[in-house]
Order: sequence, then C-alpha cells, then structure tokens
Amino acid sequence: MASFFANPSAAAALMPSPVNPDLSLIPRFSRLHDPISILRGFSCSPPLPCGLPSALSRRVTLRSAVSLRDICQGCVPEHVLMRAEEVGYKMPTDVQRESLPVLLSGQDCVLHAQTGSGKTLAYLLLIFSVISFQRSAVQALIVVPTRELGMQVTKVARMLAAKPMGFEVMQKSCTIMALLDGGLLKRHKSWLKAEPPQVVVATIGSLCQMLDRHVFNLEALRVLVIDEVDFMFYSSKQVHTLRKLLNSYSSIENRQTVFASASIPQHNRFLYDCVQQKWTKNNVVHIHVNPVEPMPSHVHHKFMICGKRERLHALLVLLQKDAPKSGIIFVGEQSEKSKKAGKPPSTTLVIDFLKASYSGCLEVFLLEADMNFNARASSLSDVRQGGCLLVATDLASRGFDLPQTTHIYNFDLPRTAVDYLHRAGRTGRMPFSKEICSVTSLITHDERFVLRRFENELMFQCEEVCLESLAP
Ligand SMILES: Nc1ncnc2c1ncn2[C@@H]1O[C@H](COP(=O)(O)OP(=O)(O)OP(=O)(O)O)[C@@H](O)[C@H]1O
Repeated sequence: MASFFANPSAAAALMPSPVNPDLSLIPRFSRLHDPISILRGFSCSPPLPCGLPSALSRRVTLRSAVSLRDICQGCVPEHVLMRAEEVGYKMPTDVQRESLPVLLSGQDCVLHAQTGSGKTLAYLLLIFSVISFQRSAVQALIVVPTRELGMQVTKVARMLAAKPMGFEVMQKSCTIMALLDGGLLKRHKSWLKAEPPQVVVATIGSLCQMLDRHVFNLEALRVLVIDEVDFMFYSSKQVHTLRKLLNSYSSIENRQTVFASASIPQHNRFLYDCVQQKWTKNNVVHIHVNPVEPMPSHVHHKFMICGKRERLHALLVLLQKDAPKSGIIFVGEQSEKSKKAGKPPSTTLVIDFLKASYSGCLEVFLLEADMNFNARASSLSDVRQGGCLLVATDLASRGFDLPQTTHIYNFDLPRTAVDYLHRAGRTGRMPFSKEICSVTSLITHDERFVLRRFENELMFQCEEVCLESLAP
C-alpha cells in the first residue's frame, strides 16, 4: 500500500469523494474513462492483471481549506513558495491539493485532471522540492509534445525560480533550459557541456538528438515528467524514443516519474503498462480528479448548423454577437490531397476573410505547424499580450494556456472526442473564476451525429443556436 496511507492523520483527512456514478451514463463513458473503476468506488483501481501489484487510483478529496504553503512548507524552498504567492498561486486547485502530498512523499504519479486545472504547478513544485540548486547537473526533465507548450512551461518554471521581492539570501539560482525543436541547438550544446542546468524542458526530438550525441546524460536525474502523456504515446511519431527515454537513459529507481494529461483513454490499461514496462515503480499512484466530469462545468457548448459555404459568414455573425474578450478559432489541418492540388489551406481562407470583414477590436493572428519557428514564436508572444483572435490548427489545442480566452470556435469539427476536449480546454482556464466561457462548433447536418457522439463520450450537452436568430 502507498506510504501516504501509512500516515494516519493524512489518511483520516481523506474522504471518499461524493461522486455520483450515474449508471445510465457509464456505457457512454467507456472510451475516455474506465467504467469498472467508477463502479468499484473511489480509492483503488482494480487489481492489475498477472498478479502485478495494484497501482493506486486515488479519487479522494482533502476536505480542509489548506493553502499551497500549508501543503508544501518544509518540502519546497521558501523562496519558491514566496514567488508562487507573489504571482498569485496561494490556494491549491483540486489537482494540486490531491497530488502534492503524494508527489512530495516521493511516489510516482499519473496526474489525470481536467484541462486548465493546474497540473503544471503541481509537478513544478515537486521539481523545486527535489533538486539541489547548488549542483550543476540535469536533475529534472520535462518532456512536452510541442515547442509552444515547452515555451510556456519554461516560462512558468523560470517565474517560480526567480528571486522574490525582498528576499535577501539566495546563494545560487536555478537554471532552466528550453530544448525545443527549431531552437539554437548548437548554443545549447555548449551550454549543456559547460554548465548543465538543473531543469531541462524539452521536446522529445531535440532531447534525443542531444542524448544520442552524448552531449549530456541523465545520471543525476531525480524527476522525469511526461506532459500530455496520451498524446506522446498514442499520437506522437516518436514513441520509440520516448520508450528509450523511460527505460534506457535513466533508471526508475533513481528518479520519480510523473505522467500528466487531461485525457488518458483506458487509464487502467495505461497504469498496467507503466508497471509492467517499468516506466514507473510498482506503487505508482493515479490521481484522478473529477472522473465523471471530464470538462470544466462553466464552459457552455453550442453548435450551429450551416452549409460549408455559409460557414465564414456564420463565424463572422457569431463573433459580432459574442464579442469575445479573446478567442481561438480551430481549423482542420490541410489534407495531403488538397496540398497536392495546390489549394490554399483553410487557415489562410479564414485569416484572409477575417482580415477583410471582421470589424471588432481584436487583432487576428495565425498559428499553424507549417509556419517557421520564428513566426510561430512571434505569433505566440503577440497573442499573449492581451485579447486577440487566434486562428489555429490543433497545434494550439494541447496545454496552450491563454487564460483570457473566453470563446472557442470549431470552424472544423475535431477528429475525435479527445481532440474536442483539449480544444474546449483552451477556455475556462482560470481555476477560481466561474466566468461563463463557450465553445461553438459550426457543423453541417451530416456532422450532427459526430458531435452527438462527442457529447456522449465526454458527457456534456450542446445547445443549438440558429444563424437566423443571430443575424441583425
Ligand atoms: N493554485 C493556483 N492558483 C491560481 N491559478 C492557478 C493555480 N494553479 C494554476 N493556476 C493557473 O491555471 C491555469 C491553468 O494551469 P495549467 O496550465 O497548469 O493547467 P493544466 O492542468 O496543465 O491544463 P492542460 O491540461 O490544458 O495543459 C494557468 O493560467 C495557471 O497560471
């Protein structure tokens, strides 16, 4: 049993969540979540096959109103806690409240909680509690799927590592290196050799390039985080490299391993693999927050039925009516066939249309994989300045944090329910705010059944809005 439960006062503070497993909903829920574990209760996942020790699945809530400081004091350095408070992280979110005691007790963890729930801060606080600022060696590694998410995580980590105001004694600061696709890898190489940083945030491609060339090693690694783990395993082309990272470049005995995502399809199977494939230790804990509500409840979901040719006009009407503070318009990737035919991608059509017709006060930006890295970086920094309309492909659907985003538009429907969940999760990202945000999908009659399938899988309801009722 996990060592966390050896502490009677901690165990007493834990109460089973009053989650109501509405049985009629369970069959619909099966692809994203495991119905068996919902039926069984809340403290442990079913025993793993083949007599493997059971991975703990915690669906429990610490009830008392404790601050982040209360949870982390004595483990996380004082200056990091002061910085966290300085930037506004005072009370923990649910996932932080549930995961930090487990993480700080040294156990491997699968962090499984809604988009925008604060998983990044949870694993960063663990990292700062474990690494030695005096030692010049790579002690923590965070692997992310995209350059954009890497830039964001690096920014939060650097923000926490900075000296807080009025804090005098800080012998040595922590260095955090971003090793991201398209970065200046040559410069990084010299830096890594001359003075290895304590924390590296990397995309898998860049990381393995460095490890294969023995530019640095992971002998001193204490924490390994794989963010957006389901994407990394199921959609990334670099699964082979990821496995190598988990099994060959560092040892599970010496490191603490953390996997994070808002969606882990068939999570019991994943936990089984973690133990069997030796990606984690046997007593890995599954922190599953709010399992019957995979999306934030203050996000409203809507759809509008319109023909393909009407879509641009419909989008414009919606933008005028909604007047978003900031919005993201998701457009599908261009197919190979359409590329070969020399057609412009849908992103270009949408951007050109909005630039010509949108008369609102927001600036319009583009973010897509085909842009070069500098253009992507500059788009990203522009959209972070304030409100804007970002036209993006699914590149922006994972982990991207623009808290000011109030409206999401699916100009093209996403391919899967998981993609819908991550796109929708780009809004409603202020943990303690209940500001109503919305996701509107523009669909044809034929696509209604696809959206209905997403509704069933993700357990939300979509309200229909009519173009005629919105038009002035
Ligand atoms: N304790 C806290 N207090 C206030 N704000 C917080 C706290 N923790 C996180 N946040 C804010 O919540 C937002 C979402 O956090 P984060 O990006 O870590 O979410 P996430 O769970 O990783 O989401 P996703 O699954 O979409 O990547 C961020 O803007 C972050 O600054």
